Amino acid sequence: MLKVEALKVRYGDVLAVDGLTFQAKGEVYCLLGPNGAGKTSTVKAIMDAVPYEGYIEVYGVNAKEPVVKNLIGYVPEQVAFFEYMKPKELIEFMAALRGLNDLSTAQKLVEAFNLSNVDQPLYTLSMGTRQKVAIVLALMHSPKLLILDEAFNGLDVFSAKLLKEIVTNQVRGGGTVLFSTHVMEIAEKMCTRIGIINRGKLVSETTPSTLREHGESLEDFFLTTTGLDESLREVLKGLE
Ligand SMILES: Nc1ncnc2c1ncn2[C@@H]1O[C@H](COP(=O)(O)OP(=O)(O)OP(=O)(O)O)[C@@H](O)[C@H]1O
Repeated sequence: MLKVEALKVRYGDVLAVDGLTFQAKGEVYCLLGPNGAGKTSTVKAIMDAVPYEGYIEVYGVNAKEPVVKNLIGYVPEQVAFFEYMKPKELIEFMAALRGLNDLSTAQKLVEAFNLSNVDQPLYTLSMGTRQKVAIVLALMHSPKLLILDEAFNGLDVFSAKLLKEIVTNQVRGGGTVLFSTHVMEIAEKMCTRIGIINRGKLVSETTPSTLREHGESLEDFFLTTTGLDESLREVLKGLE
C-alpha cells in the first residue's frame, strides 16, 4: 500500500507538488497530468530523491526509512546509468546495494526480455534496451510497490506486452503499482484507478469502469477536469 499525504515539493520558488493526497492499495493507480503537472516530482518524493513536506508511507513503512528501498522497484522516466558499466555489472552492483544474494529473478527477467547484450557497455545500447535494463533492475528484488514513470517508452510490442503482464501479476500477488503516463490507452486499459493531477494538485479521481458507465473517454474526462478542453477550443479557433 502506498499512502501520500499533503505532499509538497518545491524547487526554489516553484511549488511543483501542492498538497497532494492519494492512496493506492493492491491496485494499479495511475497519475495522469499535463506536462509539468508534478507527476515525476511526486514519484521522486516517494523515492526520497527530492526534499518534501508531508508524509509518505509504503506498506506501513515511512518512505524516509532506508529499508523502504527494498519494498520499491522504480523505472524512471529518464534512464540515467553509469554509462561504461555493462547491464550484467549493473545488476550485480544493484543486487549488492540491496543485499540481494539470489539473482535468479534477475536472470529470468534478462531472458524474458531477451536482453542478449548484457556484456555491452550501456552507452552502446538502444533506448528500448536501456529501458529493459531499468525494468530488470526495478523488478529483480520482487518489490511490493512498483513505480513506472512512462516505463513503456521505447519498448517493442513483445516487451510492452510482457511488462503489462508483469503489472497484472504484481497486483494479483498482492502488490501495488503506481503508474505515471501520458498514454491514455495504457491508463484506460491497465489502471484500476486514475488520479488527475494539475498544477501539483489532485483535481479528480476516477476509474475506467466509471468512465465506461458514463460513456466518456478518458481523454475527454482528462481535458475537461484539467480545463484543457477550453484551451484546445481556443487554439483550434486561432488556427481557423
Ligand atoms: N530540478 C528542478 N528544478 C526546478 N524546477 C523543476 C525541477 N524539476 C521539475 N521542476 C518543475 O516542477 C514542475 C513539475 O515538474 P514534473 O517534472 O514533476 O512534472 P511532470 O508532471 O512529471 O511533467 P512531464 O509530464 O512533462 O514529465 C514543473 O514546473 C517543472 O518545471
